[in-house]
Amino acid sequence: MMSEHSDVIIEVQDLHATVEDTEILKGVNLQVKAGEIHAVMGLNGSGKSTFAKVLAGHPDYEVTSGQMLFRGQDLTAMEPHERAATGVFLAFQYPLEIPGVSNRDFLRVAYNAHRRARGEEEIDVFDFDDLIEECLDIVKMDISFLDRSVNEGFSGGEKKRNEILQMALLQPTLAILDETDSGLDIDALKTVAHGVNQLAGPDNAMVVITHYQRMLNYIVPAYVHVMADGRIVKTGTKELAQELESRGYEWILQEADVEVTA
Ligand SMILES: Nc1ncnc2c1ncn2[C@@H]1O[C@H](COP(=O)(O)OP(=O)(O)OP(=O)(O)O)[C@@H](O)[C@H]1O
Repeated sequence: MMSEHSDVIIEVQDLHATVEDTEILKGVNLQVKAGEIHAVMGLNGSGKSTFAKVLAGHPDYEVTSGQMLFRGQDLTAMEPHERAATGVFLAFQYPLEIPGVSNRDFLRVAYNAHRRARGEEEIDVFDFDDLIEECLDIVKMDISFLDRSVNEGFSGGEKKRNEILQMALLQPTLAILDETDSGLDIDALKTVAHGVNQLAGPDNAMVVITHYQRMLNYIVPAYVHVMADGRIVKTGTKELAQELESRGYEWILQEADVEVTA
């Protein structure tokens, strides 16, 4: 049925990827539809961050087979900046610091680059300031952060908020949040989750990589996936995250017949 296909934001089929000739992703399958939030969980080293980076087009990773279709468009053939411009956003586990570049300038340049890529006119400094203030409100971030260098000297929680600020500004169609909860105190976690919930809508989708069930008390996913040894080996609803919290991962690994050596 046409309508069934048209609301698929990302379709990953049997995706294999290597880093320095070592295969890390060994056949990932995932379909995310518009309006859905998916959580990806799994043991350390199972390939979650690799999956996020491969989606975003990190140059260290090579896709050796399989497909990533973003609204039917093959991402593999696209450069990272083209993926970003078409609406794929990755919030990093460890956001980069850019000394000497103010957060305000960085965000304005990024925003205008997206507009240009969409064939829209750039907006001027004044309109940008109005827009960014609305976004600051969503993440409850103080305006003074705009005049500091990008992420320089930001605390872990402030960096994460800054990532959500970028997301609020760029309004991606697919947002991938990699361990956005790591190092967040409970108030910052709630603020980030609130930002994510405010930005989640019927026309976009989010993939949230997390270790903690507690994040999913605030961001309610439609599906929870468990990754092991470079594949998604189990999919459930939010109750699966609660089960993982109490039972750990061993039973899933046994069920999926996955050996973990690390
Ligand atoms: N650049 C690289 N060079 C060599 N090995 C790598 C590289 N990047 C990732 N790997 C390996 O790939 C595997 C998967 O790593 P990845 O970071 O994707 O796991 P993860 O599930 O996100 O783990 P964590 O929960 O600890 O963040 C690990 O064994 C890691 O050492």
